[in-house]
Amino acid sequence: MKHISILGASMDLGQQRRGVDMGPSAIRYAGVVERLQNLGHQVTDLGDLAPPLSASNASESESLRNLSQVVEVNTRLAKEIDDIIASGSFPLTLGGDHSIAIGSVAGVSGHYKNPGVIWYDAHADLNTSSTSPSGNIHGMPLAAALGLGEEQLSHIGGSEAKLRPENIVIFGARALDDREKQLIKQLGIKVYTMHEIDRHGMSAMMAEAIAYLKEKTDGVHLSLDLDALDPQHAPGVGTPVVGGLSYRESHLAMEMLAEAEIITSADFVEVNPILDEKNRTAKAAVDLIGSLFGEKLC
Ligand SMILES: NC(=[NH2+])NCCC[C@H](N)C(=O)O
Ligand SMILES: [Mn+2]
Ligand SMILES: [Mn+2]
Repeated sequence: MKHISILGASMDLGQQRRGVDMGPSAIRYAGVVERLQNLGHQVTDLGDLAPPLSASNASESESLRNLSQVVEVNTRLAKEIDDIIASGSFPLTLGGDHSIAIGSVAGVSGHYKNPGVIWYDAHADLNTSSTSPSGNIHGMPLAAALGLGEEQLSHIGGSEAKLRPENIVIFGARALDDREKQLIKQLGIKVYTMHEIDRHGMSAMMAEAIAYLKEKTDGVHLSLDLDALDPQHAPGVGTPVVGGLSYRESHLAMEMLAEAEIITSADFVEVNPILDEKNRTAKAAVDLIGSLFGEKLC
């Protein structure tokens, strides 16, 4: 039995398609609280973080869209996550676009000597304002956690880097920008692209990733972007990429993580109900959350 604190981070300013701020509601309607309670966990739903204070962003740069609002919300999120862990509870953050992982990772990192992360995503989210093709901050959270790019982002929750490159595993990648590929090589970040997963199978690759992180880290944050899944299984995302992980593979991944007992915090992000079909993507998120917290088929 775990004590789990659910926190909605209803942020949509890290990218340009409206609607992803409704992700937390959609995941709640898909029954996340009941699902976790039925598994015997104690669940507190803390509701949603308050929206950003500043509304206007007209003067802000196109290489960092809506910077001040993203900074403001993530600063509050980092503090909330920090408090949740300090109280002995497991923080489960519901996005919102992936920019909210800047705050969740910042809030987590101070609690561990060697915090690690599994970035379950079609993308690497390793851009900075100088490499980003879009200026969308949801493509930058992993770079910010490494201490790279705009300091207003990387200094949220403290000026130190929140993650070491060797404690990061990217899983499901298939849409990396050239500069992200360079950075991955330069820093030696472990990446399981769709190529490795197709070639050797989810079971072997996830087992390897788990063994790798178990050796290096004392706490692992799972940051699961629903676009890691193939759009067939998770159509309600803002940046879908074909050729993704299946529903079944993702279930197996969550079951293996549950069995390994390495995940100490998590976020499920990028569910956009406006782009979804009958809440399928939110339902997939809840199914995966069930498996991550110990649900078994028999
Ligand atoms: N969290 C995401 N869905 N990120 C998509 C990022 C796409 C692209 N690499 C960019 O930086 O704009
Ligand atoms: Mn993505
Ligand atoms: Mn992402």
